[in-house]
Amino acid sequence: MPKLILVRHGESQWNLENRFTGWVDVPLSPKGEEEARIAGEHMRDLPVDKVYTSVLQRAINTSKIALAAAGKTEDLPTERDEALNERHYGDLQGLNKAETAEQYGDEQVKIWRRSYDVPPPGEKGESLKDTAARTLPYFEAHILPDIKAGKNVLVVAHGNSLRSIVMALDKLTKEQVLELNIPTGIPLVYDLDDAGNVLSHAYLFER
Ligand SMILES: O=C(O)[C@H](O)COP(=O)(O)O
Repeated sequence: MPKLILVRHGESQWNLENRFTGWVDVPLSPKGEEEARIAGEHMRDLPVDKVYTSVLQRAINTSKIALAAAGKTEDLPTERDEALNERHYGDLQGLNKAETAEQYGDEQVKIWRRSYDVPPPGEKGESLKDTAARTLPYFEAHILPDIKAGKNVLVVAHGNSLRSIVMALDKLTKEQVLELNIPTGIPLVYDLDDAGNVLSHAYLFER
């Protein structure tokens, strides 16, 4: 029974500073590195045959730190792709989330952050729906075939790129996805059948 392990990167420097990050390539904070290590320690007994990450350093370094802490070999087959990047936050990138909420109101900021189909302002800004339009085809073309081949797959990515994947796996509605928040550095483990259907899923530990 193959496993799919989804991990949101550890706390980044801009998570710490409460800034919209999106595609900006910020490093992990010291706490984020520690979260990655703890995630890895909990993964010691989980098999991993293949690793997927975004191209952003906070996801790449989370996977490296976690795999080392899990005692896995350094040369696991790995694919990195922009398709797994965080949603692009458009003109919000770099702004402080609390200050933006003061300026535009909590409700508007919640819509930008959590709604399914409202993109943040700016030409490049992606809604969750836009994000899913790149994560899900990638998932189906790359990750699903590995699962169907019986491989245990680790995906280290981002709050919203993972929300789009979880929405599809758990068949969440647009309303349900509004309340979905994925914590940093806590592996979410899916048991799948050989056709890629979800049998069960659970976080590996609670913080
Ligand atoms: O890009 C960001 O700012 C964060 O990684 C995720 O942000 P969110 O919690 O606003 O979705």
